[in-house]
Amino acid sequence: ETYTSMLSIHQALSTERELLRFLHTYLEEEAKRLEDLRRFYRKIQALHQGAGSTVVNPLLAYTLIKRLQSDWLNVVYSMEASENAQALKNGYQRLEEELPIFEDLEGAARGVMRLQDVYSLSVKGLAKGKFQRVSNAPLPDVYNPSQDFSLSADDCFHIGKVAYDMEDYYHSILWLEEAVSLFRVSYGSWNTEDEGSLEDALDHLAFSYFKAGNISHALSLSQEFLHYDPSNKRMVRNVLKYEKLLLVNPESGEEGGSLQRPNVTQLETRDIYEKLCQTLGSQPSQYQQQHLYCSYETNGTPFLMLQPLKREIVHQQPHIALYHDFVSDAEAERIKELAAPRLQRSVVASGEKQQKADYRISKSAWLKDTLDPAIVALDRRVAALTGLNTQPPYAEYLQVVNYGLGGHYEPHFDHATSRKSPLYRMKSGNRIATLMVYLSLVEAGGSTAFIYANLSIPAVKNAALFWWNLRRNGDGDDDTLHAGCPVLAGDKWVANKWFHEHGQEFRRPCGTSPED
Ligand SMILES: O=C(O)CCC(=O)C(=O)O
Ligand SMILES: [Fe+2]
Repeated sequence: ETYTSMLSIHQALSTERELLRFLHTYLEEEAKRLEDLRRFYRKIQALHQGAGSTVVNPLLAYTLIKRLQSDWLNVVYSMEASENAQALKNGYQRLEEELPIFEDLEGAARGVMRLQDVYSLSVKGLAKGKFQRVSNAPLPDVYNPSQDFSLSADDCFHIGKVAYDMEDYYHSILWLEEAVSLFRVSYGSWNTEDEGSLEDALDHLAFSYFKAGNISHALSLSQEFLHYDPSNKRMVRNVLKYEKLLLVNPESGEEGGSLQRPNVTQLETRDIYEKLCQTLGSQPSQYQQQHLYCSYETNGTPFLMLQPLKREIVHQQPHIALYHDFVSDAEAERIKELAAPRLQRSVVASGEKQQKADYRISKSAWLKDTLDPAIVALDRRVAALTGLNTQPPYAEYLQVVNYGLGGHYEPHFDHATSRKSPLYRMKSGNRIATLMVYLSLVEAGGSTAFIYANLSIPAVKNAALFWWNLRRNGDGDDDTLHAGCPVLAGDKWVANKWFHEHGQEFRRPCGTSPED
């Protein structure tokens, strides 16, 4: 899977660089071949111009015969063109294993649509390479790429078609509209790399409008299609059908405009989740409140005397604290380096099983502390920070996560909400607390949103976020519902350390009050 982690996407970049090298060689060889053909052409043309209509010179006569018997045959049946093409194909085939598959393209297109939705971005803007908000008020762009880049008609067509194939006509209409208008501009000029055409885009867009109940749009697009391809019987039938429908119900024109976004998993919290993501983790106004403050902490352990923790309380009830500079740049790099070769598509608990899910798009790796001294050192600091037992089975191994294109983790609890959850397989109770370390700087998006606490924390590189998932009486704290917002731009890495209830009895004593 390419699209589920930025690391794989980086690897895809070097795959394409290799393809680019093959194409470069091909172009050079073909240029040489054509240059040689041009030389041959010019040579013969010069002879014909000099000779007039007779051949007096016996040498000319000889070479004419030789050319017609042999030279032209060699030119016309030259193998060079196909040899060059074959070399290009061989290069491609050697890389074929590494190339993304259709599911990757689908996942990538869905990632773009997710960014469009969560950050409320205009499709017109995206097609032009701009990250503009859909809004009446003039808002600054949520992200300014350093390099200008825009999408082609065919790029938009593919996104529209992914939506179309999922029967998601809300997105298919937006993206195919863009594809149609771009294809119209370039009509008549063909790009070798394109899969779609104006006709294809019109066809899919017309049908999307029909499914959305906007018959008059479906009709006019189908008529435009027939203008380009008048003999298409299916489209002729569609036009007749739409005309008939409009005759019966002339009103069925404008309903398509109010098409709703398709349902996502967490519809109840969607609005608040997206609002929190859209702040891009900017500091909320509550920071002026008295009970939110910064302090140096040693937790009474000599280990932290020389370098106290820099704690920022970002929320109370649930208690959420951000520890700045918890790891160094070098440590963060080392942890990512250790995780990189071990990354696999992240899973979520579903009933008694673990499985892939669209609502968590990332790859992750579990790192044992015996793997490397860096993990041992980190574990010691984690223990000093939390005062908790970090050893299995009282805590899980370190989970390192790398998000992908539009990678996210929709609102969820880290603790189990059902006795059947696979989290209980360690036989050490539920997940009592989470410590999450941000291992990278994220250009835009990717903040951590706490839905009910109504706050989102930006991915502050090298900082660690701590919160209790369970109340002192062992109940799950519903207020800890949280999410990793889609990564809008950049590469997001986090490391999770999850602590279980057992082994912490004297470190975090139980309580009976449901409030604690
Ligand atoms: O990436 C984030 O900001 C949140 C990740 C998270 O909640 C998780 O991995 O459980
Ligand atoms: Fe989580």
